[in-house]
Amino acid sequence: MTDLDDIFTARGSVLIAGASINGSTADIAIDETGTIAAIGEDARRAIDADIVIDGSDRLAVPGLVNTHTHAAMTLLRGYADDMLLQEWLSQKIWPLEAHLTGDDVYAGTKLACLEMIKSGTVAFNDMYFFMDRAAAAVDDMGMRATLAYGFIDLGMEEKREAEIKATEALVDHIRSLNNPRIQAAVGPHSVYTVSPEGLSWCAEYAKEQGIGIHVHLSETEKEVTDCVAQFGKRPTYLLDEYGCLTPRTVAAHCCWLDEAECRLLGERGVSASHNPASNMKLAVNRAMPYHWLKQYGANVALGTDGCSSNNNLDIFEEMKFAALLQKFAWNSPTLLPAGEAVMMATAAGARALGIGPGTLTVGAPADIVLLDARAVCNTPLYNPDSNIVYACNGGAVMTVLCGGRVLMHERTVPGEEEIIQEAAAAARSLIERAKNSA
Ligand SMILES: N[C@@H](CCSC[C@H]1O[C@@H](n2cnc3c(=O)[nH]cnc32)[C@H](O)[C@@H]1O)C(=O)O
Ligand SMILES: [Zn+2]
Repeated sequence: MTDLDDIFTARGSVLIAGASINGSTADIAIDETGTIAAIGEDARRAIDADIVIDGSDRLAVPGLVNTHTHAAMTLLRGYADDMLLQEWLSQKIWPLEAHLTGDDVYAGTKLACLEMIKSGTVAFNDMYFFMDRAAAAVDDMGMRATLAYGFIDLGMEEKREAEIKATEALVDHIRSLNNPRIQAAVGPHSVYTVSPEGLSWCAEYAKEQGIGIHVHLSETEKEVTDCVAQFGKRPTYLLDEYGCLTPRTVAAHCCWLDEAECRLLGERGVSASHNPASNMKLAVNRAMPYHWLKQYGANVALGTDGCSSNNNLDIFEEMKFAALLQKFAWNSPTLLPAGEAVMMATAAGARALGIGPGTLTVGAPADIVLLDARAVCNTPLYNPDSNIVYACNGGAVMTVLCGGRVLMHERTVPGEEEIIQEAAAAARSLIERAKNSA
């Protein structure tokens, strides 16, 4: 077995020896390109391993995907809780965000990456500002991410011009990084913060650049009633009218949808990001109609939302909240069984971001998580999906690989103390600056 220090610095092929995959024990071979080359009997012959990881007492599962975050909001964790969404945003969050700097976003995004890696997430879909600094954090941490500048014009032409420039600058910057793990998306925030002109620019630009769209959709009832009052149609139709619903669109929340809207999202091939913890915390008072979205073929994945409305980035918790909320809200104990919750966090998430199948199969990117099979939450282990969704949280994650690179091993992530200290210092100074200007 390779030593802990060498595991993080060595590059090349990786053998995970004797891990449990879907109930049977198998070796996993990962080649130098970070792709799963073989699983099972062929694995030892497939590569001449540079790194060997002991997989005994480990459950191997695909890396988890978080399809809706505002990563740097880790700095606002616990800053304002227990409020109405509109008041929370306009009275607390937006005034504090006005003082955020690029350095803050770098420190906050690094803390978010650390938190995600520690809970088994390898890829995330982020919408925020100073996204060039978020990209630097993702690059340093070795994760995958799709990064969008949160486009908000509030119906003002001058602001729209600025948001267009910021969006174009981010897309150019990400292209210049030439990092295969980092991609750009266009991020029209929502129908209540972006004008029709803004929405249609975002859709055109995404199409022209061949990139995805990341948008909030029908989070609250007020969003829907205001949209109907202003535009005479529900938010889904407004987004569709301006071209924002595509197979590369991730729509976060999707709570207040009727059946016809779910059918349209399915027809357009949209991915819906379910964020049950945030939705319950902000009391949006309606659970995403998962049954309709599933029936009409929308791709339903999971997200945490930002750390100010969750307040963590643990997708294990999100799997459990999703499975429980759906059952409770729609009065159906058979709705969203454990196996489907795992699929939402893995295969559906990977499809939403276009990063491979999100499965442990030959030819797939080696995005692999090893869980402690001997942990209390995994004892007994009748059905791994059940333990993963209902009993475990991210604390059961021992090792994380992204594209064949080891990001965490035996729960150690290189540099974690500094990341925590720097984020804590950034948060302190942010609050200080906001206080001094008030
Ligand atoms: N260009 C914008 C930045 C937008 S970033 C995305 C925004 O989404 C906000 N946000 C976070 N969580 C939610 C949510 O649940 N609903 C709506 N907006 C949210 C977040 O605080 C941030 O302001 C500007 O100049 O203000
Ligand atoms: Zn959000």
